[in-house]
Amino acid sequence: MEKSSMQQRDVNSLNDAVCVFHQLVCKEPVPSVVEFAKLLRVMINMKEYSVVVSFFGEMRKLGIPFDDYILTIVINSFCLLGCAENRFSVLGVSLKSGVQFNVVTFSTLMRGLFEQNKIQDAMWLFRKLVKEKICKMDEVMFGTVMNGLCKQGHTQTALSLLRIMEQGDAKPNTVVYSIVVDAFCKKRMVEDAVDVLKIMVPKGEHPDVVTFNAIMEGYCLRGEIDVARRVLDSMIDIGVKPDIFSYNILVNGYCKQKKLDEAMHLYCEISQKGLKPDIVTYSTILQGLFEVGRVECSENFFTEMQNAGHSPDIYTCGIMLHGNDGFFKIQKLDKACSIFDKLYSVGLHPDVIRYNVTVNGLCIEGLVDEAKELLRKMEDNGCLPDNTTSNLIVNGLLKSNKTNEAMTLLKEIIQRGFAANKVTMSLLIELLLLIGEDASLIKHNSIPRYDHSESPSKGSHTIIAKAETPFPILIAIQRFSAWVPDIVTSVIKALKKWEKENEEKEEFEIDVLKELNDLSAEVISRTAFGSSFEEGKRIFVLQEQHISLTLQAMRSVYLPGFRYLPTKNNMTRWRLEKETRESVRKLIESSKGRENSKSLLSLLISASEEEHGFGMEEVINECKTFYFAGKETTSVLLTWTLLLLALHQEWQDKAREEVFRVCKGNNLPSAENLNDFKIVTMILNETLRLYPTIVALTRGTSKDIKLGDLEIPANTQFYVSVAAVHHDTEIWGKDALEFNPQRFAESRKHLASFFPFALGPRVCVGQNLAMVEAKIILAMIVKNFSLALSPSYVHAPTTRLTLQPQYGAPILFRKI
Ligand code: HEM
Repeated sequence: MEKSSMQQRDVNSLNDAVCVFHQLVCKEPVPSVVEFAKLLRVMINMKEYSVVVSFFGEMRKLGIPFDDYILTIVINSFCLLGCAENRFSVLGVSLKSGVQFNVVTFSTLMRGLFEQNKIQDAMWLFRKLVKEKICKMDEVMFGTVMNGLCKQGHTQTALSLLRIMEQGDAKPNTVVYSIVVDAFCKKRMVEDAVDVLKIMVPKGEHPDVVTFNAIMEGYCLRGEIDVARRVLDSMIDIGVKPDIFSYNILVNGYCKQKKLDEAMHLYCEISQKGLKPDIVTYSTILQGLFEVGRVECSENFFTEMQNAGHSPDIYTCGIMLHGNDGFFKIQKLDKACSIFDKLYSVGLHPDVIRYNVTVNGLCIEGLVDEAKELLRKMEDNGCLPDNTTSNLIVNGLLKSNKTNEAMTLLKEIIQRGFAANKVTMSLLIELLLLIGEDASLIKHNSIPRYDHSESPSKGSHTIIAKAETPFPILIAIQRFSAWVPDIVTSVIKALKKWEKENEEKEEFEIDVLKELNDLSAEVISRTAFGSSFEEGKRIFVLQEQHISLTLQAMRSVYLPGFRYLPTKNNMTRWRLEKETRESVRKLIESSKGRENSKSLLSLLISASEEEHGFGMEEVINECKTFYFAGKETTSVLLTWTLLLLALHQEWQDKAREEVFRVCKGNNLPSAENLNDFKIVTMILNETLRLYPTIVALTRGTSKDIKLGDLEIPANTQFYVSVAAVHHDTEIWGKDALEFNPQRFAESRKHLASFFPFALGPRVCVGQNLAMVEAKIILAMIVKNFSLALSPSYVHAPTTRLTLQPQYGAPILFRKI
């Protein structure tokens, strides 16, 4: 067909439309407005709203006349494109061109403004129209305004407008009354809605099915499902025929109350009343059946739905896959996958959430390759994987020991700007440590976001492991090399203090438990909080007192609810808690603006500033966790190490020889040479094996699990004895109780034979920092002093949250 002679009726594509438009504008004389309006109408039907706007712009430039009908079409296009301001500019055009807007045009404009939440603009325009009598108000205009107001929660204003309407020419009809009834019902104010009914009926406006549906919904929202049912019956009695929405409201009400039999009964009633259940009816019941655990019923019902000619949509498939107890959650993988395939077969493209549920299911089943295949499929289908998808697959690969593949994928996702979540990080760090790589290679800037989708895993933990560590911290703490100079400075300061306090004597005795506790406090304070120990001192004192009271409480007989009673101890604990919070708060306040970016505190503060939901309370909690988790643990590790080296001179000599060699004489330890401290690391590990700082971990099962032949029910509490495993002769040989760092010269055969920092998702986030700190302190001590056990030492290991020498650790220091 010749393009030049195209007619309106030939417009099937955008190209055709452009051709026709050019023919129209070039014609002499210019065709009538009706011709242009027809073309614009076609464009609206083709959903080409921006083309309408651009044609209109062209018409104005060329001075082609237009009318109120064309303006309404243009405004409608702006509405559908969601540009409220532009609609106002059309209003300007109308005023300038002298083309009068009619009430339909203004109603369209008003609807658009409400849709865009521009209530003030809408109300300004409405008042202007009324005051200046720009156009005659009708029920549609009032209805539009009242609907807009009600949707934004301004029900009372809508009610006042209803009263005004009653006094004016445009009397409210059932549609208008129903808008207000519906608004009240949505707010569960059914009585107010019924009051509106009382006004409308005497005025001859009878409630229709929409009005009754609103009332039923109101009762359902209030949980008064039986009253809602009576409303349905009475509407039938007075001759108002319920529609499918009426039934769906009730079906939903019954399902919410887990009354599935009643819901099913109603479902049968739908057909008896000559109506057909729709996809909403089916999906509501499907969801309900899953929620009450009637999985088989839901499968049959799903089939029934398809037999009734309803192809499953994204929503119903979503319910079947991961609704409250969808197939994936109950591990019916084959069924879940077939539903997923169904989505493809009916040409529906699952969204990223559905993909993630499927990927998760596949990974749980160990089908990582299939999960990767799905990842490819999802990208082919134009659905971009998100953070969760990537993390799920990396985790799946790591758990299937496909480390290299996991690393490659991780690098790829980091390049794409995704964040690794905590579980991925823990697994990765564990693996990196296992293969001897530096975990700090995962740079801070590559994994910067705090993933709020993470929820703390269930189960019990020791007192330190209560909260999920935020991402910035998790990552920052792996960048320990930046803190090495701070740690070295703290150690130099401590060594000088020890010498000074002992009047520069050649040999002196110190209780290393106390001194190392102070040093470790200084280190954690400097590195993590950028402030000196002195500033944080008050917090440590309070923490010590708190711990001691907590220990007392733990050792006494447990009475349920006792911890809430205002006993003397509880009141002191509450006061200490309050004072601790206050001190941390002050420290945070005084640190603001003068922190350097590498400190944990500044990271926490910026996390709280950047991230919604991570507020000052979380900052305080994290600070407390780190003070608590990082101080005593490291100091007791060093205390036992010094005690063991004081007893085992040969290892002390070996360590010293290594330190001098690595530090090339008198140099200080640095980030670059820390990895060369092999013997020092072996000594620290052997100490952690013999005297694990945390002797036991507590864990709980969140669901029934099978461990070998053992079936363990959900909510079983476990007490995992780290010390028992570390001292097991079957694992460590006959000399398991001997101090022999040599055993750590080779890599361990079994990961779970040595876990002083725990394993898995709740692994200690500070383990690298702890080891770096311990290496530096130990290296600098043995480099400057030779150690011998004091005759006053009494060997009595005891557990005070951490494993400690009960009567302290007096050691004789001799200057080298
Ligand atoms: C020798 C030193 C350390 C040892 C032996 C140690 C040991 C542990 C253990 C066994 C856990 C797991 C507890 C459980 O889940 O029940 C843990 C958790 C934790 N540790 Fe350490 N830790 C040490 C040093 C540190 C340091 C220096 C920091 C911080 C600067 C730290 C911060 C944490 C945190 C925040 C947790 C909780 C992790 C979570 O559950 O998400 N730890 N530590």
